[in-house]
Formats: sequence, C-alpha cells, structure tokens
Amino acid sequence: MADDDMLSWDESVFRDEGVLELDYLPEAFLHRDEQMETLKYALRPAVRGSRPLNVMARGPPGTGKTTAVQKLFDELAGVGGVETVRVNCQVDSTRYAVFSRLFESLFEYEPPASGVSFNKLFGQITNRLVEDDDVLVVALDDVNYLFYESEASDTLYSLLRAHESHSGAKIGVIVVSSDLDLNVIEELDGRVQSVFRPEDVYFSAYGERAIADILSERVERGFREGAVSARVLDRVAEHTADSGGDLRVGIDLLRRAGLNAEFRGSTEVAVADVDTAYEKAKYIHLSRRLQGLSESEAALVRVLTDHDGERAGAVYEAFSEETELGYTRYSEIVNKLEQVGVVDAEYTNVDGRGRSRELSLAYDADAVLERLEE
Ligand SMILES: Nc1ncnc2c1ncn2[C@@H]1O[C@H](COP(=O)(O)OP(=O)(O)OP(=O)(O)O)[C@@H](O)[C@H]1O
Repeated sequence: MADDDMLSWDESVFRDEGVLELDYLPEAFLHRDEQMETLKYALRPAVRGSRPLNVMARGPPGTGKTTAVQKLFDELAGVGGVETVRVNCQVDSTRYAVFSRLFESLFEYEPPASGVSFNKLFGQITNRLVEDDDVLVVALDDVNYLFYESEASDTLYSLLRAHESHSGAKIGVIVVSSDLDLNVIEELDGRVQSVFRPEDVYFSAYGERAIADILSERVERGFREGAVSARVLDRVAEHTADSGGDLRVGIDLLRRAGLNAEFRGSTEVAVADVDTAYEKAKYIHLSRRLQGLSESEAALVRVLTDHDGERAGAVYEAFSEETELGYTRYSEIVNKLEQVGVVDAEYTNVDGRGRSRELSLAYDADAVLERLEE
C-alpha cells in the first residue's frame, strides 16, 4: 500500500471502538420492553425481601437475554437485601462449579480448591443468606450446557428447594437458554419439574428493521460522524438478519468493516468493506462454540476436519490414536458436540449391519481449523 493511502495515527473511522466490543453493556436497550417488564415483575418480590418468581428466558443466540439480565442485576445492585449472581454455565457446567461461583460471589473469595463437600459449600451459602436476611437471585446463563453435562436437574433441585432444606433461605432462579431444540422442562427429572413452574420470557430474533435501529445507536457512539452511511448500516442489518438475527454478528461486522475502511486508508466505510467483513463475522457463533470446548472435545473436532462425513466407527479409530479415550466417552463427546451445534450426526443404514452414524462438521472445515488455532 502506498504511503499516501495510509491514515495518520490520529485519523480513524472510530470515535469509541470500545462500544463495538461484545461485552460492552449498551446504555439504550431497544425493542425489549416487554421482556424487561416480565423480568421485573418476577423479581419484584425480592426487593420486598421475599422469594422472587423463577423465570425461564429463551430465544436464539444474540437476542439480548444476557444483556437483559445484566441490566436488571445492575439496577438491583443498589437495592439492599438483594444479592444477584450470573453464572456462565458454559464455563461452570457442573452443580459443584455453579455453587463454587455463588460462594465466591457472596464471600468475595474462592472456596478452598479441594476437600469441601457440596453439602458444606451449600450450607455456608444458605447460612450466609439467612444470617444477613438476603434474597439471592441466580441467573444460570446458557443453562443448556448444564443439560449437556447431565447436571441440570441436580443443580436446579438444590437451588429450588434450598428454602426447604435450609429454613429461611430465599433463592430465585432465572434460567437462560439459547438452545431452541432443548425442552428445558421436559428434560428435567420429575422431582424438579414438580417445583419448577417458571414465568416464561421469550426473546425472538430481531428483524432487519430492529437490527438497523439498534445498531444505529452503536454507530452514533462508536464511529465518527459521516463514517457510516444509512446504506452501509442497512447492508450490515441485511447480513445480520440473513445469518439468523444474532446481533453479535452485526456488531462484529461493523467493527471489522471499520477496520477494512482504515486499511484502505479511508475515513468512510463502504458497502464493499461490509461485504468483505461478513466472510469473517458470520463465523462468530462458531468461535464462541469452539471457545467453550474441553481439550478432548476440541481434539475430536480437529480429527473431524480430516474425516468430515465419515462413519462414527472410522472417526473413532482416528480419534483414539490421538487421545486414548474409550468408545463410551467418545460417544458422549459426539453427543455434546451435536448439542452444541458443531457436529451433525446422521443415522444411515449400512447394508446388513443395521444403522450407523455419519459425523460431519456443521461448518466449513477450514473455517473450523482456523478458529481452533486461535
Ligand atoms: N436490544 C439491544 N440493544 C442493544 N444491544 C443489544 C440488544 N440486544 C442485544 N444487544 C447486543 O448484542 C450482543 C448479544 O447480546 P446478548 O449477549 O445479550 O445475547 P444473548 O441472547 O444472551 O445471546 P446468547 O444466547 O448467545 O448468550 C451484545 O453485545 C449486546 O450488547
């Protein structure tokens, strides 16, 4: 690139790039009034010192579920007698890990790494709530991961019946799921179903107009005046809606398009900058899904980039050379990867030998490999 085409260090399309980070909590939260109303209604008893109603928030990825919870929890931070904790179940995917996180948040230090039984941990948490007369609101974000590890029923059972086993403990639960194929209630044990009758809050995918509306606020805060035209914004909204309405795609697209414009030495983003950026931004779901995988799960994905579409038995042979894990564990990992949406497992009939599964990646193998190395 010729020197004349370069922006000087203090020139930029951006005013505040931080607004385009994915963990930025937006000031305005448009198109979600109804969901916020229901959530507030359910949590209101906590403000009065009573156990809140439980909530089940569902909807496709990137539709504002986490943001809604975070906004409410921020508001409740100023209210005495209410403690709020958001647990990311992709990271903390067992009952013990969830309660360790609750402990850490309430006591402001981590529980001892070994030697504390679950019951002791649980007892310390509930004692602390009863002694201080606090109500605890727990958000189990991406709760689907507890189901993938078969930990959901035990975790919810402990939380929902805390007031029975520890008199005076008041805990409310918000479960958040972005896996629309998962029927949360049906998948729970009967003993949990009988105590879990949550308020339902549904976060539908944003349409193209809503996406443009929401993103125009980011453009205003994140970009210099005139850097992003209405036509460019519409293009971003169109791509975002096409890829399923996940706002993360739109935000990432804006940022990458801005960087592309800068690379061209321009202070204005062009439609072509958006189109080029889309090739990368559309894989943002994939990156998130891969980030949450354990080493052996990632190892299987890596093996599949070489054995895409082969039978489960053949894939296992290649996998066992890498990891030495047994077939049962292998099957569990296949199921988890299918639930997470990285792998498609289809049954096919094999002549005279009954049914067998064929495993294929749900994404382009090169795109997967590139992101596994990140
Ligand atoms: N109505 C909105 N206004 C402004 N920003 C929004 C809105 N909805 C979502 N966002 C932004 O989109 C991104 C994704 O939102 P969020 O994490 O809340 O989605 P989610 O439904 O919890 O997704 P997942 O189910 O994948 O965890 C965040 O960066 C958030 O700031």
